[in-house]
Amino acid sequence: MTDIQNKNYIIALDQGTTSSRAIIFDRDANVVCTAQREFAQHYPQAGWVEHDPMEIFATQSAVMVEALAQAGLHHDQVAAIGITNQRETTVVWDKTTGRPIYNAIVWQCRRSTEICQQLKRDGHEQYISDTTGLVTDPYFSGTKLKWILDNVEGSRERARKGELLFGTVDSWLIWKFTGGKVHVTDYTNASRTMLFNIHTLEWDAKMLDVLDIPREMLPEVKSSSEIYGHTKSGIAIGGIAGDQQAALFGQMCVEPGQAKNTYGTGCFLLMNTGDKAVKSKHGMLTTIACGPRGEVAYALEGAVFNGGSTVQWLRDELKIINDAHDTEYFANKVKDSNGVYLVPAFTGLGAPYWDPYARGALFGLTRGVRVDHIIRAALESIAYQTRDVLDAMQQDSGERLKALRVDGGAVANNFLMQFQADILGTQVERPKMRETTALGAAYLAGLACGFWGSLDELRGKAVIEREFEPALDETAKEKLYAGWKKAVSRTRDWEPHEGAE
Ligand SMILES: Nc1ncnc2c1ncn2[C@@H]1O[C@H](COP(=O)(O)OP(=O)(O)O)[C@@H](O)[C@H]1O
Ligand SMILES: O=P(O)(O)OC[C@H](O)CO
Repeated sequence: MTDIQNKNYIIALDQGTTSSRAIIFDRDANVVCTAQREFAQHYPQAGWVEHDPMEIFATQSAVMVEALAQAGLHHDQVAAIGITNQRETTVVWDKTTGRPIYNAIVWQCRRSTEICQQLKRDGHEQYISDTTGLVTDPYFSGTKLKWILDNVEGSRERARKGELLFGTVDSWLIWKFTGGKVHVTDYTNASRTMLFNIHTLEWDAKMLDVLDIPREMLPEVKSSSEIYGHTKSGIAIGGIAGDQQAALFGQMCVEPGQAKNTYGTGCFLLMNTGDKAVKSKHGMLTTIACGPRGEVAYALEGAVFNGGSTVQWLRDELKIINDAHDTEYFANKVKDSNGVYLVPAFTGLGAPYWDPYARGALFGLTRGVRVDHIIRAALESIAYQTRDVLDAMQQDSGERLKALRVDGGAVANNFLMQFQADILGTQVERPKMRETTALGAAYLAGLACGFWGSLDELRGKAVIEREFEPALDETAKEKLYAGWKKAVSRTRDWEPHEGAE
């Protein structure tokens, strides 16, 4: 093998909710090549979401090979791989056959709502918040894992005997890429499981006991930037981070007070709080992020479950657009949404409401409403949800953001970005480099293997491509937002459940 000086590339594998991507970066952190494949979403019941872990692995390996081939590179020229992933999504597989015992239960899936209600009835909510930094919601891996162990016959016993392994998508991919040699995760992903103590940085014995999860099946938890092992073709795997933490790192929000919002399937606003695990009073999560060298830092997070997925719904289920990009054209065709609000609570509501029983709805329909208004309302809903979260975060941190840094697939939409600035009354800064999630993973891997010496070498990369200035007057802004709040209130607690009125 050649040494690090002769290896001039890093590959980031960005395993997202809707697609697997591989992006090759050079020494100046420029994108050399990108390959991407979408994969199937499975909705076996209302509010349930699954992926096939084998398809996740197949698409992720395929795009890596494809990107190398397109760039005309050999794997010997790659210094390291950084992995970043959709978080919380839960995979359980057989250690011997390497086959999953059930589909991956996706972060958006609501099937473990009743398990969460039971945790609340048993008085564990405060403990969960204090220890794991999370709210008691089916979003997180722990109750999804319990569901699998409760529902796949014999699985708990097999897990106890060490025959089955659990992992979030990072663990699953690394185990597959290393031919079953390495079973690890990193602190950022572990902090999303509801099984991990974010203060002591250990799996939490009480949570394992409460959810009846055998410790034998859990991965070893490592830092986000170190060499974990090698692929079968010999490339070092040197970085792991949950995609939202990777984006925070890629945007170089490594100092306390720095924040970004990512507009992908969902929207995730994270603010670095340095070495302080700040406890939210307004529905934010406390989570683990990365400091300047990839070490443990903390962040406050506002997680919105349905952002870009609302646009996918217009495309795939309603079939009123052909492509996500078309939404900008249709939204601009009308001067406003004509009083229409779309609340995309398809999988309940995340921050700051945390209502697994909410369901989506369209409000304000009158005879003059056209498809253009509904499309516009869909985009506006993404911006309103971000306002909900930013308001809550600002109340928690006591600071007002001067500007919001953004990234993710949907920031290509100029209408959305302008409406976002308008409804926040805050400037929105869109970076030139949009692949910040992949970039964050690449940085973590590059720092681990000495490809880059420190983040300082790369600070020049954080260039703003466009600033969106708020242009709506205060009264109009607050009137629109009041309508949104009213619409949200009508979607709450929709699904029938124990304890409902
Ligand atoms: N021009 C656009 N306008 C609005 N939404 C968009 C646009 N382009 C992409 N999207 C949405 O962004 C999401 C894809 O972003 P991405 O960051 O790749 O997400 P993920 O990592 O969650 O798979 C999709 O949900 C898609 O509908
Ligand atoms: O796939 P994304 O980019 O929407 O991210 C999903 C989040 O990690 C879920 O917590």
